[in-house]
Amino acid sequence: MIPVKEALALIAQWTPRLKIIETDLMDGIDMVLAKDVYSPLNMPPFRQSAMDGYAIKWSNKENYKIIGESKAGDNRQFQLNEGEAVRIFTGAMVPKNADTVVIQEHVEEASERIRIKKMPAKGANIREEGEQILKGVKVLEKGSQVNEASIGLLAGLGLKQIKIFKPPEIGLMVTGNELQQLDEPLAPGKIYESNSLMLKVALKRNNFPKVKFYQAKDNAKETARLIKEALANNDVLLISGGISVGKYDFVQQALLSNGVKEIFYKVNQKPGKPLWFGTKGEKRIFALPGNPASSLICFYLYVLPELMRQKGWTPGLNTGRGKLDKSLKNNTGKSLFLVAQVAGGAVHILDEQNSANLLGFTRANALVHIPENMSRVKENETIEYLDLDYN
Ligand SMILES: Nc1nc2c(c(=O)[nH]1)N[C@H]1C(S)=C(S)[C@@H](COP(=O)(O)OP(=O)(O)OC[C@H]3O[C@@H](n4cnc5c(N)ncnc54)[C@H](O)[C@@H]3O)O[C@H]1N2
Ligand code: MOO
Repeated sequence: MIPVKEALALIAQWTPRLKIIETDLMDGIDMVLAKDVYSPLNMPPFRQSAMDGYAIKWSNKENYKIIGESKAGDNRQFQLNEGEAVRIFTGAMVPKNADTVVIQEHVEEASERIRIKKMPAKGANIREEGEQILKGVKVLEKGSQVNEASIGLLAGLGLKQIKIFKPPEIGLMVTGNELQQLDEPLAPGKIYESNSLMLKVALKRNNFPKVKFYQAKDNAKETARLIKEALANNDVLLISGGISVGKYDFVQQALLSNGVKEIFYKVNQKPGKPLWFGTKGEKRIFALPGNPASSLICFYLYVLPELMRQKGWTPGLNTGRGKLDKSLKNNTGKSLFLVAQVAGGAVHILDEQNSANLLGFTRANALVHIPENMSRVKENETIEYLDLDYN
């Protein structure tokens, strides 16, 4: 049994090197840029009107003759002489020798002529070519996460493909003869299979939407066969259940027989003790304890940080610090992970701490860590927690 800190360090130490792929822009959402991006264009790419109005060569005159119209998308070139104006609209190309756009609210128009009631400063309402972004300038940094604004920006620059760190292919396997699907009435001795749903949504919420699913009975051969298949098709394999010491827990043996090297088994923590972690080449395998709350805790603590690292992003959930509202004893000699409610800087440990059900978790917004060497935490003492609130 190893301490939590060591387990975390071992997983981080075994993180495989990041891989770079080129992807369609739209598939890049929430991914991490693997290269700096430089603008291939000036933005705007031509002199644009910022307002609806009239383009002129600035002068002290009030009266101008309209010689034509330039609307967004047109590319007609006008030669303006002094005293002439071009009717123009937002986003339209400004005639080369116009230097000012007067907004239409400040103009009276009648029979192809205008009178300017309020003359703006010279240069007003024109977006110069390259004013926002010059061709060749770095617009996005390697290591930044792609969001909708970055997609919009890159599309505006005409970029259809981007280079990102390849997110891992994830396989999720559940094990157990007792597991039954939700659409059947519950038979004696069975329970509804819920861990895969919980883990799938936890993955989805953390931007890992694609997961391959496997389900094995408590059968050594079938478990080994499915693990073989899952290892062939995934970079990271998560297995729920069958990792304890019972006669029908076949996961460890099936992993070893498939050439997976054990890095550690069992962490000095409660819940989540029977966590198993191994590697096969660049593949990473986590066998999570089957108890639902234990599975979820191990997911947040160990799996999520590793998946985030593998796609080039900051590991894991945010942490916070707050004051415990009631003293607490830890005479287990283990690291405790306790579901809690944090409000206004006060941390309240919930009554429902049960690895076999998720009631406590559903009411929690934080997961408190009491290290193994901390036998007592006093009221009002500051402690650290993982923030389960995602916004
Ligand atoms: N003699 C010992 N027995 C146990 C120990 C131990 O140290 N010595 N550790 C206990 C701890 S702690 C845990 S946690 C569990 C872990 O067991 P497994 O990982 O082998 O998981 P299972 O036995 O398959 O299942 C445990 C529990 O969770 C339910 N389960 C499993 N999969 C699902 C699923 N997909 N959806 C919903 N619920 C699931 C399963 O029915 C069991 O009730 O071992 C203790 N035993
Ligand atoms: O550690 Mo088990 O994970 O307590 O239920």
